[in-house]
Amino acid sequence: MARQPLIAGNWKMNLNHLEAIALVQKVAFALPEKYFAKVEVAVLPPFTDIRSVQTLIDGDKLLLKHGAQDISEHDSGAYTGDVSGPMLAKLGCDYVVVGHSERREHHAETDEVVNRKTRQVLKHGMAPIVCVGESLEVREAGSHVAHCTTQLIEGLKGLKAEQVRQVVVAYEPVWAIGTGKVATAQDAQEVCAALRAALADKYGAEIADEVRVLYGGSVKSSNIGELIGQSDVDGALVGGASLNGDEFTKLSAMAAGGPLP
Ligand SMILES: O=C[C@H](O)COP(=O)(O)O
Repeated sequence: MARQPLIAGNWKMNLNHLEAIALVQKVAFALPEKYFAKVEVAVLPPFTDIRSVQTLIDGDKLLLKHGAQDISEHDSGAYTGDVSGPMLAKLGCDYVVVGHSERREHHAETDEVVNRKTRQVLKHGMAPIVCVGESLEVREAGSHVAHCTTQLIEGLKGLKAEQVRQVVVAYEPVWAIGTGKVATAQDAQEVCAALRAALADKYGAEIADEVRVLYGGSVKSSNIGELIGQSDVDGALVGGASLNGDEFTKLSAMAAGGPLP
């Protein structure tokens, strides 16, 4: 079955809610509607921007999707600073990123935490974007495929096959994030194909065929075409390039198969 490509812009800790409104308006205005039939485009702003983005998308019936960059493991309670699944679902979030390497590194998130957060996202009717990826050290040791497939299988532990259909996987080699060093399209394909094979092994080929596997790490309008041309790469999780309206629009158009008119 054909998988619809997804371009998801992870803004990380950038842009306040006013800047968020300006960026969403710019992308929505510049990207003609017909492209949305070929590619799904999502923005993943910081928590403080989500209400503004939701209001804009709903009010103007924009075709963009939106989501969050993290979620609490708990539904409610004494967890100062956390944001829960019910809160994100109420904000109309379609997607929630879990297990980004920056959270694994700066917030000591283990595969067990990633697994609990993935379950929370699904429990509240949203789709998790589960991130995996190896450090330069692991890649140089040649164990990147085993490292990434283990992270994925651990992150999905205990899910029913039907739930796995909703999951989006993002392969982000840590050495390629924000460094300008993009993995080659072949590097991306190698790991994305291995992740799909691991899903097929565990949940069956039909499910693995449906799951979208994204690549992330220094993706731009100039390299998305080659990356998305790989048979197991179904889009991108975009950091830096998603903060520039013109560039993100161009990149999304390229993912839809052609440059902007
Ligand atoms: O979530 C996005 C990734 O970390 C990639 O970031 P980047 O495009 O700035 O390299």
